[in-house]
Amino acid sequence: MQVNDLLTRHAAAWAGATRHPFLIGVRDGTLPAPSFAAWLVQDHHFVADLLAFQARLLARAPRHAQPVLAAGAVALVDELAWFDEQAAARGLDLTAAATPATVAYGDLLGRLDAAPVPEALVALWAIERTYLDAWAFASPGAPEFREFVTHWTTPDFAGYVAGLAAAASHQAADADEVFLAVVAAEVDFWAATGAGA
Ligand SMILES: Cc1ncc(CN)c(N)n1
Repeated sequence: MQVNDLLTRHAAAWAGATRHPFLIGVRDGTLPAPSFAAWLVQDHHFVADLLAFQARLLARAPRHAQPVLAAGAVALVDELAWFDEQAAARGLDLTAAATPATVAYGDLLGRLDAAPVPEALVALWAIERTYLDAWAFASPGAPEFREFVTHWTTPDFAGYVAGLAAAASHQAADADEVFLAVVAAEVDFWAATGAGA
C-alpha cells in the first residue's frame, strides 16, 4: 500500500484539513490574534500527547520503522521547547485547559495504542502530512505568522514526512478508517480556534 493514495482517494476530506479558513487567515494576515493564541496553546498540549503516543509506538514498532520514529520523537522534544519560547514571547499561558477538540484528539491517539502497528504508522504519517500540506498552503504567510509557516515547510520536515510515508507503506494496512479519523480530528482542531465560524 502506498499511503499517498489516501490523499487522492479522500481528496475532499483532505482539502478540509489542509485548506481550512484558519490557514487562509495565516496566509493573508486576517486571522484574529485570539484565534492564533488559542491554536498555539492547544497545539502545545497536542504535541505533548503526540510525543507520548510516538514513544509508545516506538516501543512496539518493527526494526525498519524505529529510526524515523526515534528521530521524530527527539524533534518533538525540541518542538515543545520551541512552543515554550513562542508562548513566552506572546505572554500566553500554556497551562490553560485543553479544549474538547484537543482532548478528543488525545483520546484518538490513546485508542491507536490498541491498533495494529501498520495502522498506527499510517495515522502518524497522516498527522504530520497534514501539517506539511496545511502550512505549505498558508505559505509564505503574513509576517506575524511566518515563523510558523517556515517551521513546518522546511526540507527537513518534508524529509521526515517522507520517511514516515515509507515506514507506513512498508506493510499493507487497512487504513482508510484511521486516515479519515485523523483528518476529522485535524478539522475539529482548526475549528476549535473559532476560525471560519
Ligand atoms: C493538531 C496537530 N497536528 C499535527 C501536528 C504536527 N506535529 C501538530 N503539531 N498539531
